[in-house]
Amino acid sequence: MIKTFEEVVKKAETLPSVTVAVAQAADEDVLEAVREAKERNIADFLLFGDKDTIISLSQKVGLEIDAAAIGHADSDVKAAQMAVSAVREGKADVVMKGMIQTSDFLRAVLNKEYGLRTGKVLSHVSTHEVDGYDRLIHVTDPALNVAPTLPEKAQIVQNVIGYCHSLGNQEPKVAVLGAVEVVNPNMPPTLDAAALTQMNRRGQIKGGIIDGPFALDNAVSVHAAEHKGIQSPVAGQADVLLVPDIEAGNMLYKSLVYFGKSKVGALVLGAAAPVVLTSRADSPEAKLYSIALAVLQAANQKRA
Ligand SMILES: CCCC(=O)SCCNC(=O)CCNC(=O)[C@H](O)C(C)(C)COP(=O)(O)OP(=O)(O)OC[C@H]1O[C@@H](n2cnc3c(N)ncnc32)[C@H](O)[C@@H]1OP(=O)(O)O
Repeated sequence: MIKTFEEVVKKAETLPSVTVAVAQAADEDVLEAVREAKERNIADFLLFGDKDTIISLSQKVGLEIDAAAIGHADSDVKAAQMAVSAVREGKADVVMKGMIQTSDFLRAVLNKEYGLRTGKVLSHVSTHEVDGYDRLIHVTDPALNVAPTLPEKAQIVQNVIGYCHSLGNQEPKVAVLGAVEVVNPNMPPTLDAAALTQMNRRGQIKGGIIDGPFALDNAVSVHAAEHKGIQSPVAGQADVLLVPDIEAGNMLYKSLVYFGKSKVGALVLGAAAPVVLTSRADSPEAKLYSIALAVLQAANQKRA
């Protein structure tokens, strides 16, 4: 099982290189990540956005890029359409969000004509390497589904379980988070947690162990779980944190990055091809890790 981002990148280096289509690449941090990914031989790129700006920023960050690999787009929305279409037409294997608003980018991914829908619920996952935690921890969904229903949560969990398998974790432990670790009818996320746990026990969600509700402390700290007398194979050693809604997830993602100083990478799951989706403010390193995660996902999707 892969436990660090360095292992993710090392694994990506051994897999067939993929072509990544970047939606709005005119950004120094994005282009730095592109340069690093090219140097480590994990991906080639098609860049969409303002051509002159992409060329001048590429020179600034020391990226050598063939002019033929740049597609001029005069707006963010157009850049997203061109990048997603490149994947749909088989010219690229992965699409990546560059310097563009998440919702504009996602609308292109979800577009009925040229997008990457599969009939499944698409969901976002952020993966964190946190000092002092003995494994990568995955938060879902911090960026796409605003207020998922129970059936949507079931699909979000199934997506993340497949993702964990691509990282060599064949039986991921999924903690369904709430504010407390008991079912409370006044707290709807705890009811969903109980239902998801039972759906897993009955084989309606497969490939991992789901339990909940958990408060965050007893999902990630054995000490906290023992202190509260919680007995569960997931308690204190969760691989996945399923959050109730986008607000909780987004705040957890950004708390881990800004307060916890975690390394991070992030993808959209469930689409016809891997989708890299980080925050615009995330570092070039985070964008590189996300590209490497997408390479592993692409290999996994080819095998399936
Ligand atoms: C963490 C890193 C970066 C960040 O911080 S991101 C910041 C927070 N994130 C965001 O702002 C994006 C949050 N999500 C959204 O704004 C919206 O859900 C999104 C993706 C833009 C779509 O919203 P709208 O454009 O209003 O469209 P809509 O809801 O009417 O849906 C249009 C069609 O797409 C479908 N759809 C929406 N979400 C889906 C999903 N998860 N999986 C599969 N299909 C989905 C939806 O069913 C609809 O289909 P149809 O047209 O009715 O056939």
